[in-house]
Amino acid sequence: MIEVRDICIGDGLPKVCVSITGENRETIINEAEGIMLKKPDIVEWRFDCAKEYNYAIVEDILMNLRAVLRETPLLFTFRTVKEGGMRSISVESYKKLYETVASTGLVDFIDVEGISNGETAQAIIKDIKDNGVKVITSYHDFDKTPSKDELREILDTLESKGGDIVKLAVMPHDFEDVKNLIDVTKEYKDNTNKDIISMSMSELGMISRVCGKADGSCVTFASVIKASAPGQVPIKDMKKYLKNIEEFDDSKNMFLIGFMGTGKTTISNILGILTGMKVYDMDEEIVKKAGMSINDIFEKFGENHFRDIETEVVCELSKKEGAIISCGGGAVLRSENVEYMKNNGNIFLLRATPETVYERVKDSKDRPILNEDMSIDHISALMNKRRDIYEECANVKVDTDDLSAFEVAMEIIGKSKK
Ligand SMILES: Nc1ncnc2c1ncn2[C@@H]1O[C@H](COP(=O)(O)OP(=O)(O)O)[C@@H](O)[C@H]1O
Ligand SMILES: O=C(O)C1=C[C@@H](OP(=O)(O)O)[C@@H](O)[C@H](O)C1
Ligand SMILES: [Mg+2]
Repeated sequence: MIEVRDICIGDGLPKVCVSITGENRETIINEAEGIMLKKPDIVEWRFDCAKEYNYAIVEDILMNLRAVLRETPLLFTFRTVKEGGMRSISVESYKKLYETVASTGLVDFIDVEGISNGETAQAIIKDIKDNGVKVITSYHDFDKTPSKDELREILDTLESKGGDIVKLAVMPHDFEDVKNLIDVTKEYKDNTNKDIISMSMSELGMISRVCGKADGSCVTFASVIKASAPGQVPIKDMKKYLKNIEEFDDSKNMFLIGFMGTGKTTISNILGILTGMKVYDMDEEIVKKAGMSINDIFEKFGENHFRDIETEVVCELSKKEGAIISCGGGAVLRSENVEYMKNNGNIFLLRATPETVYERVKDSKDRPILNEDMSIDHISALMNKRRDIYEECANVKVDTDDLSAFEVAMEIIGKSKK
């Protein structure tokens, strides 16, 4: 936990930081004024985005920024091209720049690239800290997400340089990469209790920017005018998301129901990451119980047998406490299943049009009910038969057609207050 001015980083909600990316004195100050209207917790000046560059100008701009920011902490960063920034700089000039900035007494934090600066990083950090300024020791990879073991090693190296907070920003190629970053962040926070900031960039990684309550990441970067890195969420949305997560009721079971392809499995997994609640997928439990795939159960024993196992699983999973349960699309067809759900939690219905469902499931062969006739007409006919049952038992309903999976999950969280 770090106290700076009026804020306590690492305590309570993740703090929201917005970056100034202006190119000259005027745009930098104007941007700062615009950003302050949105009440960020921290402001970062990305000095590498500025075109003018001599020490006298830097100090003059810092003085002006300080006046605009009042008691809001200021983070000073020169992001090098090597780590996704706008300008290159020699290690010697970087060290000199940071020493000069630290000695002005006008900034609260400085971001030091812990790995690109090699052996010199330690000396740079020591000097900054001797001036009473806190250090974020960072590592950025705009191309990929290193493996979990590599991420752990990077964190050890960053920590060994002697800063106050470590920061990891990496690019995911698939959702597994996003989960790896979140897992390693949580593990680091749980094992060391030291402060960490982490983010998986791009739209794919958006979830990592709002899940600080679950994984321990203590600062998140949001945008006001222009994003300073891919995947940043506008500050207004970010504040709403963080508040909704804070007020979310994780004490009751959540049953996600809806037609095939409405996103029950996907959204349940995202909700699990955002809330830290345990997730169960009925279909997965059925496969475990039967020792064979859903297609094989249907083929060998017929739908009725599948529905019998499904009822056993609904009964078992209803006994969980504070769990997210992703139901199969037909799990509400038996009224006794609905009773189990109603008596043991809240029911969330995901809706989608037949066209959307078709687009989402057309290439999958895992749903025996659709396998014989994968068409919008068939989906539409089956959906019409089931619609009333879905609509009658749900406590909360979400139309998913125009929302990303992340947005669906955030909407559910917003509708599940304590
Ligand atoms: N809101 C969404 N937007 C876009 N694609 C989605 C959305 N929700 C789910 N998907 C995609 O649709 C497919 C089916 O999702 P899945 O979670 O398996 O649905 P269900 O469990 O309801 O059958 C998956 O490929 C998933 O990535
Ligand atoms: O709607 C249904 O009858 C079914 C939905 C499937 O689950 P998803 O809705 O998760 O695809 C699975 O349980 C089985 O193929 C039957
Ligand atoms: Mg599913």
